[in-house]
Amino acid sequence: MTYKVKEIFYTLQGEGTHAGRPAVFCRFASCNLWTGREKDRARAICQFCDTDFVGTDGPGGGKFATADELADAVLSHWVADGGERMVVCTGGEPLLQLDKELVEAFHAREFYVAVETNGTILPPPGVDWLCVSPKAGAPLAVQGGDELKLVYPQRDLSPTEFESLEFPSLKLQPLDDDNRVANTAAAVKYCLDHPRWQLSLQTHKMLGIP
Ligand SMILES: C[S@@+](CC[C@H](N)C(=O)[O-])C[C@H]1O[C@@H](n2cnc3c(N)ncnc32)[C@H](O)[C@@H]1O
Ligand SMILES: Nc1nc2[nH]cc(C(=O)O)c2c(=O)[nH]1
Ligand code: SF4
Ligand SMILES: [Mg+2]
Repeated sequence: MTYKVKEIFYTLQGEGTHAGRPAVFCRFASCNLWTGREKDRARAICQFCDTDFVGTDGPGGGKFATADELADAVLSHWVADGGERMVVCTGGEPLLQLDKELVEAFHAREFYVAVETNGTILPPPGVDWLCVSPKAGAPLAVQGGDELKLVYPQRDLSPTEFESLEFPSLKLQPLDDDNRVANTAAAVKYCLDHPRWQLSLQTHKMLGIP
């Protein structure tokens, strides 16, 4: 299996439960809910994406012929001493490509393997942290995980419908668009009114880091 990766970079996890934790991000190319091209955005299932995941031309990106090759490339970005290594597999949609072999290759290099997914594809075994971010109009295949991180608000998607699924942590992440300030206020109010939900902010954007 050849893995197509847009970029690999070392930064702080900006979102969710692990916010603030150093991690290598492995951003896989391609998504099943949008082509990634602006001309297709208005017709896409997921229309609010904030990410360029097209191609393999980003820093550290490329085509990797084997799981070992990609895991070695990710390891080469872990430049620090001490602490548990973490890799965040994202994209694009990482579960189009992340397989058991690659999870095992990360584990062999002592990485804690976290995944950011839209929840439409089942994960391979062995993932250590599964963060599911459902999208309106996309059938949810993954009914449980470590964290459900709902971008809010989304038309036709109420947080209530996810409360019966198997997620110990429920997060609302304000939609970053032209209404970011109002969306953030609405997410704060929703959490205050429904305390099972907690706020997730995209702290890397505030910090100006990748
Ligand atoms: C770029 S996605 C890649 C992973 C996967 N395809 C997914 O959607 O979960 C990474 C995270 O950013 C979130 N996200 C994308 N665009 C956003 C936006 N405009 N505002 C807030 N969060 C956004 C997604 O919901 C997801 O939690
Ligand atoms: N710092 C940082 N944290 C993140 N958490 C999830 C991200 C993503 O794009 O999946 C992301 C990202 O792009 N940067
Ligand atoms: S599912 Fe994720 S990667 Fe795909 S378009 Fe939506 S936010 Fe972007
Ligand atoms: Mg991002």
